[in-house]
Amino acid sequence: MNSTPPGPAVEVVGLRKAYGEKVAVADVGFTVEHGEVFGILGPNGAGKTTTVEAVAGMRVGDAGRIRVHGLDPWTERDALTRVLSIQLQESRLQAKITAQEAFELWSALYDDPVPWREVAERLGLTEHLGRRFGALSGGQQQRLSIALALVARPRVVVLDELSTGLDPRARRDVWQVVRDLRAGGTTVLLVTHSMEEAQSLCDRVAIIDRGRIRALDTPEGLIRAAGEATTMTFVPSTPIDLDAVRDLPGVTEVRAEGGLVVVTGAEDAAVTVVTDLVARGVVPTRLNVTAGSLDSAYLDLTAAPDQVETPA
Ligand SMILES: Nc1ncnc2c1ncn2[C@@H]1O[C@H](COP(=O)(O)OP(=O)(O)OP(=O)(O)O)[C@@H](O)[C@H]1O
Repeated sequence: MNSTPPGPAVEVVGLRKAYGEKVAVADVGFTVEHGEVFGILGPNGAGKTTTVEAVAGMRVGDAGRIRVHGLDPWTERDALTRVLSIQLQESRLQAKITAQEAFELWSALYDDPVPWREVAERLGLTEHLGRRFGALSGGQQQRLSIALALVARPRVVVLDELSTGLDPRARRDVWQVVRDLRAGGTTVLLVTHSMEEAQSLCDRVAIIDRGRIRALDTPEGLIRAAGEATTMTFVPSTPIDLDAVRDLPGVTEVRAEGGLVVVTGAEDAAVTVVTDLVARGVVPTRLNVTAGSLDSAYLDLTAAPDQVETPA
């Protein structure tokens, strides 16, 4: 068991899903390789949860085709549960069930569960095992929902807003859990609003907006495509000709802010600028170089909220 089937871990082709007049997913397609951490980013209402819940067999699309380890989640739901787990959405557990009872119940559902106490420990839940779900804090409920998804020893795990509402330590712990999953060969589909999370955890990221994929690449690729990836600031030891800096290869913008010179450009422009300055006998003091982030790529590729797509 648990052998890796041929083909990708997850394949989504031409997914479409409308709720009445509202088109939640207009046309989404992507492929996730085995062992990949694949991020899905996008504004509120973009269709992210609809997409991953369709992958998990919880919603059936109006059109399109999905395969998870070769299984059709819309018609082979039972077989799918042996391969894929999805983090429970809030309030899917009864308020009166204790964390321990939930772990025991979940473990009983699977043939080869991970020893649940290990999972509870990794997610900082050991001391809360006797507490009822309804009495756990939002962050503890969130961690329990992630932990329960892992008990099944899934080959593919879907985490929807993994770290929303978690304190910084808990967030660090769940990030480590994702890295461990990846190291163990588990495929992760990660819906997130955090650029930092996407940049630090994901091999590739799809940016979804208004039901369509607007970009799909590695975080670095998206940043590069957004341009102006790197910003450098410095105070020149003697006055400099800003136009000469602007003409250097890779530089897209140069401006002076008080005594500070701000240069934006391609990743290697910083080295070019420093080399050029030094050749002219100018020392760039208080030098600061900041690599680009996913933020600019995301903002370029997504529209303001509330712009709705009418049904085709
Ligand atoms: N069961 C439903 N009935 C009607 N409309 C729905 C339903 N589920 C989602 N929608 C609508 O479909 C659109 C996409 O919703 P979805 O939850 O997939 O977005 P999302 O990208 O996950 O958003 P968020 O970041 O806010 O969680 C939204 O406009 C939402 O209001």
